Amino acid sequence: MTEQFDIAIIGAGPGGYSTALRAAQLGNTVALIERDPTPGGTCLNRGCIPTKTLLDATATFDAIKHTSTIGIHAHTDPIDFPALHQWREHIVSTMTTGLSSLLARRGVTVFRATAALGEPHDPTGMQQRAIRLTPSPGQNDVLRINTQDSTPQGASLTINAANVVLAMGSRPRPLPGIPFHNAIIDSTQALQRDFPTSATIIGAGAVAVEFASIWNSAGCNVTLIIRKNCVLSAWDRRASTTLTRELAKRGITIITNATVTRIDSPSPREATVHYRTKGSDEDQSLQTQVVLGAIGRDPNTSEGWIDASGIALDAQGHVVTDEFGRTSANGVWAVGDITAGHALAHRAFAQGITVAERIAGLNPKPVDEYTIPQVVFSRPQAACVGYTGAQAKASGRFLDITETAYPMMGNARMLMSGSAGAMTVVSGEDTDNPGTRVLLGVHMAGPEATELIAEAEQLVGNHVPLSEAARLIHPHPTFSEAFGEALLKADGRPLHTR
Ligand SMILES: Cc1cc2nc3c(=O)[nH]c(=O)nc-3n(C[C@H](O)[C@H](O)[C@H](O)COP(=O)(O)OP(=O)(O)OC[C@H]3O[C@@H](n4cnc5c(N)ncnc54)[C@H](O)[C@@H]3O)c2cc1C
Ligand SMILES: NC(=O)c1ccc[n+]([C@@H]2O[C@H](COP(=O)([O-])OP(=O)(O)OC[C@H]3O[C@@H](n4cnc5c(N)ncnc54)[C@H](O)[C@@H]3O)[C@@H](O)[C@H]2O)c1
Repeated sequence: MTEQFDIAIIGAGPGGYSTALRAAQLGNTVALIERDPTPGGTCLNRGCIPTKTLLDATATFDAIKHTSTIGIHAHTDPIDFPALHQWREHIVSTMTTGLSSLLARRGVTVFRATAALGEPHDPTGMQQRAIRLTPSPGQNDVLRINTQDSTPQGASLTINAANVVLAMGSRPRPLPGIPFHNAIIDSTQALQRDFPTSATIIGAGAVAVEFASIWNSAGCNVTLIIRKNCVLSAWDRRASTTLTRELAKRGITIITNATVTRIDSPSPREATVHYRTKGSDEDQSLQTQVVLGAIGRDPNTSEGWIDASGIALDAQGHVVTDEFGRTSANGVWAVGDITAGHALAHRAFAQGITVAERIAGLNPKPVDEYTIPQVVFSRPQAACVGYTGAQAKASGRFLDITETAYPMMGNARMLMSGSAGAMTVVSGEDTDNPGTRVLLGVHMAGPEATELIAEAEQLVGNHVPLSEAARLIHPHPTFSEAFGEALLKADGRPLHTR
């Protein structure tokens, strides 16, 4: 059986579903094909949403344990893991059910199936692509999903579409030479299991520090093994060193400049990690209940049909696209984690909207990779947008680049939070527009950083002159005031700081 659509999208994560929603809004017939039981991809099912549910819950637990400094002597029982697990599942299923209804209301046809792209052919005089649907793992039929139920469509189904959008996302990268097995787990498994009493995390990116914070807040003994001397090492130096110091202050052991050489894991609840630190020629080892490998993710582009379709990939396996998401194959587009760049849900949303509008013949601006905010929901949080000082210099695009450090402890709310923080504002003049100083980047570590970064993103993204940005009034006493004060300082007229 063959069905005809204007656009077929493979993968219903943030990249795929945002493309589908916008394309349907623009009047296209859209097929969205997902092999998982629920839409939402990594983000809703095993990424952004479940991790933030656990971060919020364990932060509450941690806060209760530390109230005595403010005169509240509270006590709590250990975390009821089955109840927390149920809460996490409730949040995830509410979100995925809501997404299913939204897709149905927009008129998107959702299939539960595994999709593979076929050769271009031309049944109607237009350039067409065939997409072959086969049952998802564990299923006998391709399923057409309606809000309430699903209808079997047989063991295979072919879809024809003039435009195909690849949105297959990514999967956890195993440690080099050490496959995930027994106690060596990835982030998806880490979400499903109960909290360990001891955990070793390898990696220093978002997954590593978010899980370190979840488990640390829950009372687990956490060790981070990192290759450099701080977490988020590609970030602004002050933000990354502040976060590293704060994690250590909360009791997380951080083994720096270390490489893992071997891991023995005889059972799902025990492992010995062997590692070597820089300058030493001897391995050291530690015993742990669980080892989380958090060294990045690989794009889902290793299936044979990608190669056969002639779609160009880069050395890391990411689909190569132009700035509007067009791949090297005619009528084939790509969005989200399968493209090179920050693997973030909000980037995938923006790419999806852009591709849908481009296919519809509108004239959207390309997604500006430099103004995509990065957010890490560790305790404390970290967030940034735009250039670091070093990146601004290396770009060769700006004159008189200045990094302004704002002392966060000058902010009353920071003081009350009991956490330290860092904020750096990078400004400079565009070589095309000398004489006007603009904001180039903002980098933060501290409570509420993931919310505060939204204002910085508006200013950096819109190239607002620094003097204009510094005029904006911030409510008192708030965390956001720290950003207002940092802008005033960068503009050469600090108020509550030197
Ligand atoms: C633990 C964790 C926490 C995260 N937290 C955040 C966060 O707080 N904020 C943030 O912005 N980002 C976060 N991310 C990253 C975010 O989840 C991803 O950037 C985002 O999900 C990428 O969207 P995507 O649509 O490209 O891919 P995905 O969400 O991975 O979706 C791809 C979908 O395609 C499907 N698929 C693949 N191949 C096929 C096929 N052949 N046929 C049918 N279906 C197929 C997959 O089943 C999957 O559902 C987190 C990631 C992880 C792992
Ligand atoms: N809050 C968020 O937005 C959020 C949360 C979680 C994940 N994510 C996204 O998911 C993706 C995956 O996250 P991640 O933290 O796994 O990857 P990442 O790319 O952010 O960090 C990987 C870390 O592993 C280190 N590393 C790489 N190879 C290593 C090796 N062989 N040995 C030891 N360390 C090694 C790197 O130096 C880096 O610190 C990221 O792109 C991230 O943006 C985002």
